[in-house]
Amino acid sequence: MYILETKDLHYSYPDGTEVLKGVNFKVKKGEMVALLGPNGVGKTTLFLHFNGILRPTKGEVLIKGKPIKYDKKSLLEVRKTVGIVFQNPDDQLFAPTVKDDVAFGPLNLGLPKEEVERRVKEALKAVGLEGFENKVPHHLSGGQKKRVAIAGVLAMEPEIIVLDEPTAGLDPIGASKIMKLLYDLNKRGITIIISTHDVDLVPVYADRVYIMYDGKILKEGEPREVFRDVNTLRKANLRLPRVAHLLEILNKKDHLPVDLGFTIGEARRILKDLIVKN
Ligand SMILES: Nc1ncnc2c1ncn2[C@@H]1O[C@H](COP(=O)(O)OP(=O)(O)OP(=O)(O)O)[C@@H](O)[C@H]1O
Repeated sequence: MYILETKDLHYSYPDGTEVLKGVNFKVKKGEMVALLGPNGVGKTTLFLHFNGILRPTKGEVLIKGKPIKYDKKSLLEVRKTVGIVFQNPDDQLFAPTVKDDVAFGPLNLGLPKEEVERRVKEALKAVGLEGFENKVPHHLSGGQKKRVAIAGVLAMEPEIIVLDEPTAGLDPIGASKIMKLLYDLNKRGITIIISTHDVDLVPVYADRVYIMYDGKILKEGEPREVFRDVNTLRKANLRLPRVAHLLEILNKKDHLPVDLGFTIGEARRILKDLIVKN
């Protein structure tokens, strides 16, 4: 059974824009899954279906095998299980202090004050923002805001966290730190789904990759498998990860059939072996 699944999902916006044209997307418990695709292909639109913010025109979304129902009570349950971090933290942060922002969700669940305080403390610790409790969210840097938004979702203690382009707008170190944080949360058992354009970070962290194109899933598989399919990547306006690009040049232009893998770590191991052997 999948923890999250969409079956033949279709969605058109009220103005008639047809965005999703039969998306089948499956995530197993404990996985870290990345969704890639060109701008405007519908990644955000798909994610907004995962906790019932949008309702499919056709098809369904299943959480732990059960189709989402769209009454108030069922939606509350779904939102306890699936937390969404939006692309722009300014869409998510609105309280006067970081502490109040992170506490908002748990307070809305009607949890006792002590439990809310425990959750806020733990969530801020998990994202490395202890000591930021009384800061004004809008005065924080982009990376810090992103962390507060993640803490707000973590405080709901969801089983699945969906993040729309979590590294967008961050400097390379900030992007790596966010990915490392997501990796650590994933290792703690939280299922993570991200959308991203960052093909260099994806192969390092994702267990599985989906590529979306023209309202459908064009390809899915392990990063190694997907990043070998150069034609599909190019069709979806994506480039190869840097290491894979070097590999492609070595193979095609220099006729050196060397396999460097897809990440710096893999390339390092393989190159070290080659150097030691020679
Ligand atoms: N409220 C809306 N009404 C009408 N059309 C919309 C609405 N929101 C989004 N769209 C359209 O739906 C399509 C998909 O948008 P979406 O934001 O889901 O794409 P995306 O893959 O997340 O893009 P990006 O990578 O740029 O963030 C786009 O053509 C967009 O213009």
